[in-house]
Amino acid sequence: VVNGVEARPNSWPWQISLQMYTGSYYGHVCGGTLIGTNWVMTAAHCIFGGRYYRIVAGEHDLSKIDAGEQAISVNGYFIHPSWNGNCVGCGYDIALLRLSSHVSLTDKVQLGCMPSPNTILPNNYSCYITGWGMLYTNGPTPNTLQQALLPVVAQDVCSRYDYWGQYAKNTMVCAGGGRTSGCQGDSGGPLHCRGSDGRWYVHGITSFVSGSACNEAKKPTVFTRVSAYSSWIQNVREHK
Ligand SMILES: CC(C)C[C@H](NC(=O)C(F)(F)F)C(=O)N[N@@+](C)(CC(=O)Nc1ccc(C(C)C)cc1)Cc1ccccc1
Repeated sequence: VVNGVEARPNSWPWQISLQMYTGSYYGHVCGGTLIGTNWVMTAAHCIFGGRYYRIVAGEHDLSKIDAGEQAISVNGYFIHPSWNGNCVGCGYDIALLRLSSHVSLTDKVQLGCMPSPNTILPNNYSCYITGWGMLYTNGPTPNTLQQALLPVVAQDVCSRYDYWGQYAKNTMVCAGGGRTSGCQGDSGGPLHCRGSDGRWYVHGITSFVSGSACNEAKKPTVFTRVSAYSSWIQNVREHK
């Protein structure tokens, strides 16, 4: 996250760290959202076949074992069937991970709320991005979870030629485009937006940023729009 601040520990208790086994240890590769006690939602581009993954819930500082952390292995993943790794601009950057056991819900580990199907947020709606990604383009990664306010950029603006043009599909949410943004390592993490009921809803899955600079002007961070995939998510979870 570029130009963010350290989050109050466990203030986004549905944020998880997706970690991949390197052969000798598990290293953070992406963010994710806990949507069921044994289900995590992340980006398809975070998943490489033939690797061992685990998630850590209740995580804050990656460099130490925080009290309340729960590390659970992934025993299955479901990548959207239309995902094409060579075309992140086509969308479908969503995957569901099934966990080998259920997390225990605590004050540090909670489920994220899912938006109603096809909910579209208005321009400038305030949302927050969180993650352990780079602090600036090609920069260092933090040990502690970062957060930044990212106002929504409506699709008609985001798809303008000087913004993302035709890469900004309506199955995506654009947010930011100023000094704050996501950056490498934030992939798969949540975009949190407050509902009128005061609850936080996960409207986005961090998908891509500009290849020239994470916080390039007029290149908002682009998220998979969760509300566009409600039925797919439901079908996978019910395993129809
Ligand atoms: C793997 C790609 C497809 C998605 C990857 N996503 C992220 O890093 C995320 F933002 F989610 F945290 C990304 O943006 N990767 N970059 C490598 C940028 C990138 O590839 N972005 C991108 C943007 C648009 C498109 C399509 C829509 C033309 C493809 C790739 C990060 C970067 C940014 C600035 C400097 C160096 C590295």
